[in-house]
Amino acid sequence: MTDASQAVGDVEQSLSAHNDSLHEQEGRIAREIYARMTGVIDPELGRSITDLGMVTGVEVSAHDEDINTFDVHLSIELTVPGCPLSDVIRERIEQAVATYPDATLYLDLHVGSMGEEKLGHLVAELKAARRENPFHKKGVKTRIFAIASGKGGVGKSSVAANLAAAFAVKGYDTAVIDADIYGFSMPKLLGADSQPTNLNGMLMPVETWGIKVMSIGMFAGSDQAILWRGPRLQRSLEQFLSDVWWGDPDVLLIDMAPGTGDMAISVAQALPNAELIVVTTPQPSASDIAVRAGLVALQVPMDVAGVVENMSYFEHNGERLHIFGEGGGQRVAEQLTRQLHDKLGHDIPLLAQLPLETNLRETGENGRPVVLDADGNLAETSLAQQFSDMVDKLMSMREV
Ligand SMILES: Nc1ncnc2c1ncn2[C@@H]1O[C@H](COP(=O)(O)OP(=O)(O)OP(=O)(O)O)[C@@H](O)[C@H]1O
Repeated sequence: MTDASQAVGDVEQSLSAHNDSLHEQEGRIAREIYARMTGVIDPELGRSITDLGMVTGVEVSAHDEDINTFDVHLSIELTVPGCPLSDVIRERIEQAVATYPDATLYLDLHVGSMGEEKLGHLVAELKAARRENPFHKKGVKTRIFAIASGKGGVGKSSVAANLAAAFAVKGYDTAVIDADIYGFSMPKLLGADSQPTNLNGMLMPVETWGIKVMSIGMFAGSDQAILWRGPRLQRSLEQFLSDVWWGDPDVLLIDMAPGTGDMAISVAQALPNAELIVVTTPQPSASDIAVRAGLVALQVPMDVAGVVENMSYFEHNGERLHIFGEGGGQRVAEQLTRQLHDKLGHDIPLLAQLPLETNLRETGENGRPVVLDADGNLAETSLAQQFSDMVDKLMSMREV
């Protein structure tokens, strides 16, 4: 091969590699834009536009590859032509595209309306869902707290279990959904060892310490587990909400899977009134990711009630030892306030700083939340008092 033909070959190869990577980039942006659309909620129906089948096409092509700009051709179908809230949807889409971090995107939005058949299916599905999920409507009296953490092991489930027990012992009708479907721990922490009763397809939650509890862990090993362990998180959560008879609780706590994305979107879709409680430990590695877990509220319509710092200190001979460092909870609260204040209209408070206590782990492992004494009353400990205060803070928030 001559030098010249070698050079041409090299150029061709590098051009084709370049085209490939450009093509990949376009594909990746298209997928990421679609993922962002899952966070765009139809204001009337309270569900994501992807879930409603409104997004019918996303195509991305390079606008000017040298300056990292792309055209995004997005097609959506509204339920009703010229629907009065279409401007809101349009704005939400524009916002989701405009805040894309890795490139400048020019949006070309095509707005159409659904054909009769598709609309018919959607309406039938919505009617069924509305009948079944009692928490979906705006204005339901139940306060819904979704307990989140960026990473595992920070004590999210322990906080959820003790908070639930504190609510219940203070007289609130309390329900808990263990939505951490792959790492369920609520049945153990709350000592809920029986199986839910099945009444003609409607499941009755297990009651323990005055709390109604439902967890995939209650089905482990049974045939139902396979049914419930559906491939999609969203579907599992919907089942917890719609196939279980919850009555009309004052408070519903959701122990979410650790992480920063999908779970919160599913919760926001299924429970538009949910408020996030972010659990962190004091060290930066946990608090940084906890901030990200809280910032999901920028993407989905979800309030953030506050931050709980767990494992803040260990009390030894009257002295507080900061084993995992200091300041993580405060940092998360401040950063979330900075970024969410305008959207949510309030500061994000640090709700509590909870100590490391061997007791918390030990009683938890034996199925009793540590805030309760053996008779099921509020324990006379400062930790129980902290949870009780947290309940008061949370319940006073909506009155303001
Ligand atoms: N304040 C605390 N003092 C002592 N032990 C604690 C405390 N908080 C949690 N633990 C213990 O730490 C371990 C992890 O807690 P937990 O399961 O509640 O965390 P998690 O964030 O829900 O984890 P995952 O998401 O992985 O389920 C448990 O053994 C629990 O008993």
